[in-house]
Amino acid sequence: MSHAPALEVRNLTRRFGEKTAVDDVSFVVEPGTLTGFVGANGAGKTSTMRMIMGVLAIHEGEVLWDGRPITRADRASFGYMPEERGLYPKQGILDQLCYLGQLRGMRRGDAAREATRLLDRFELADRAKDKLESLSLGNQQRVQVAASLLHGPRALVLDEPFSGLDPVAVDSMVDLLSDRLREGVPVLFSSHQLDLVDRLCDSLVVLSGGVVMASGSAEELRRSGPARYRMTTAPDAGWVREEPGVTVLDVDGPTAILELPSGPPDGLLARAVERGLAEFSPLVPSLSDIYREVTA
Ligand SMILES: Nc1ncnc2c1ncn2[C@@H]1O[C@H](COP(=O)(O)OP(=O)(O)OP(=O)(O)O)[C@@H](O)[C@H]1O
Repeated sequence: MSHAPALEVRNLTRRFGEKTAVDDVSFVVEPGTLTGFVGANGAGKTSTMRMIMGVLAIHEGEVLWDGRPITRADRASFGYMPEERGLYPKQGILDQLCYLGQLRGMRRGDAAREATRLLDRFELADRAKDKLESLSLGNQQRVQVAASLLHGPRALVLDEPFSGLDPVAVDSMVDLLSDRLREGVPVLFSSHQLDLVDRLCDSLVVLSGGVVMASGSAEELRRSGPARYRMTTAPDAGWVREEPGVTVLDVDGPTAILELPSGPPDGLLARAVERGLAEFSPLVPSLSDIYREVTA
C-alpha cells in the first residue's frame, strides 16, 4: 500500500445563533478504518461532516488531511454522501452517475465504465437506464453510495449511508466499501443505529450535544469501560451483597453482575466456590452499552 493519509478534525466548532451545534470536536479517522460517527438526532454529526467537506463554514478549529490543512483539491478527491442526498429522482441512473463522474474530472468513457461496474456490484446493472425514483429506497441508497465511490475517492464521508437498509443490503454495501478500506481509504459514516455500528466498525466517535463523549477503536473503548463480571452460584447469588469491596449491579436468582475495578477482592472466589460457583467471567460490554454509559 502506498502512503495512506488520515483525516483529522481538530477543535471544530460551529454555532447557529446562540446554539453551539458542534463544540470543540476532535478525532482522527485513520487510514483503512471504518469509523462510526454515532449520536442521537441533533448531536451535530451532519454539521461536522459538512464542515469536513467544506459546505458549512467552520467557526473554530480545522480539518487536516495527511497532517496538513485540507485544501479544496483534497476535498474534491473525497467521496461524500450528504444527508440531503443529491441525485435527481427523475433522471436515469447511469446518465447521472456519468454526469457526476465528469463533474469530478473523469472522462465520460471512464465514468461510464466505472458506473457500470459499480451498478453491477450492487446488482443494479439491469436498472441502469431507469429513473432513480423507480427504485426501492434501499436501491436508491446504493446508487447514492455508488455516486460517492465513482471517482476512486481518497476518503469517504457518508451521512447515514445505511439508514433504511435491511441487513443484507448493509452487508453488500460494506463489502463494496471494503475494497476502498483495503486500499487505505479512511471512511467516516454517521449512524444512530448502534447495533449496526457495533457490528461493522473498527473505530467509533460518540457525539452528544455537539461534544465528543468517547472515541477510539472498539477494542480500546471496551477496555476503558468499568470492569464487570458475571458470577453464578446456585441457587442464589444474593450473599454477594454482604461482600466487602464488591459493587453489586444486579442479582437475578443465581446470577449476579459485579463491578470490580481491581479484579475480584481476596477471598471472594473462595467463598463463591463454597457456595457452588458455576461461572465467574468478565463481561465484555457491547458498543451499545458503552454508548449508553458515555451519553447518560
Ligand atoms: N442550518 C442550521 N440552522 C440552524 N440550526 C441548525 C442548522 N443546522 C443544524 N442546526 C442545529 O444544530 C444541531 C446539530 O444538528 P446536526 O444536523 O448537525 O445533527 P445530527 O447529529 O446530524 O442530527 P440528525 O441525525 O438529526 O441529522 C441541531 O440542534 C440542529 O437543529
